[in-house]
Amino acid sequence: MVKVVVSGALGRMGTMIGRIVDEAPDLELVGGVDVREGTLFGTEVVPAARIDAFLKEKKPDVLIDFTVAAAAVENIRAAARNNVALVVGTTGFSPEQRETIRGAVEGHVPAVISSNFSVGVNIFWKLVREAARELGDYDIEVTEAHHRYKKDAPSGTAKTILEILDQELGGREKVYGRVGETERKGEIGVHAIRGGDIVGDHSVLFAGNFECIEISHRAYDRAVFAQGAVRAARWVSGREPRIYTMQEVLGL
Ligand SMILES: NC(=O)c1ccc[n+]([C@@H]2O[C@H](COP(=O)([O-])OP(=O)(O)OC[C@H]3O[C@@H](n4cnc5c(N)ncnc54)[C@H](O)[C@@H]3O)[C@@H](O)[C@H]2O)c1
Ligand SMILES: O=C(O)C1=N[C@H](C(=O)O)CCC1
Repeated sequence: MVKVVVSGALGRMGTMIGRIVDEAPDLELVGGVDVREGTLFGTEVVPAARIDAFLKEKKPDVLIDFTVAAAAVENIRAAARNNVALVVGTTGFSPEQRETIRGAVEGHVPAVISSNFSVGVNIFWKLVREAARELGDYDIEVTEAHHRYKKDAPSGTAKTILEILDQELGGREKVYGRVGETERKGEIGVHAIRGGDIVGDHSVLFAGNFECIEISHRAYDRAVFAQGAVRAARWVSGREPRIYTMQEVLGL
């Protein structure tokens, strides 16, 4: 049995992950952490301030974190202090927060950290890399759309797309939205849309003369992220103490 604690337990993702873990015969849901009060499928949800004591008491194998960036950094540090493996889906980290996470995790605990746990997006990233290799002289525009409650922009998935494009094409200038007189040069345009209950859309447009290629992914249900995170939780326990990608989990 892999024992799991979920932080962000009462959120959109935390609740869905809690249900999947609760229903899995090979996993044991031992509780949750949140700043709000509640329970998670009959297990205790403790305030974030008590995370250290809770991890010591419950001794989970894995902490799955879907919270907000500042909170996730603290939860990751707590998990590392208590020798608990990690699955982190939270997005919106600053470069400094990423460094803090790296320092807390590397050499201490195994952690799968991904801006997107869906299988489809992990394949989509591979397709974007392949297209960038072949179409580097085309104009490139990255567009993402999410629900009205999303806190960070651009999305973590879009930032990962930009990292892939940087790796393949060098660090091109990014232009976040365009307004006024804007002559197009070699930049990459980045556009974020927020509205309604959009689960998560991403597309990369490669535009040339007389033709365009657009690579897109659309999530219809958060279950694709939640199932991927639980798959990573099963995989991560007992690995070497370093940061892993979801592509490593999937063997891509
Ligand atoms: N990687 C992926 O596949 C993926 C998929 C979906 C969402 N996300 C990311 O996951 C995060 C959460 O998304 P959501 O839609 O579930 O948000 P949400 O707002 O519904 O849930 C976040 C939860 O975290 C709680 N929280 C806040 N501070 C906390 C703390 N210190 N400790 C514990 N819990 C705390 C909130 O009370 C809330 O219940 C976001 O960063 C989002 O971008 C990633
Ligand atoms: O709903 C969200 O928030 C999502 N966040 C991730 C991101 O920022 O890329 C993944 C898609 C859903």
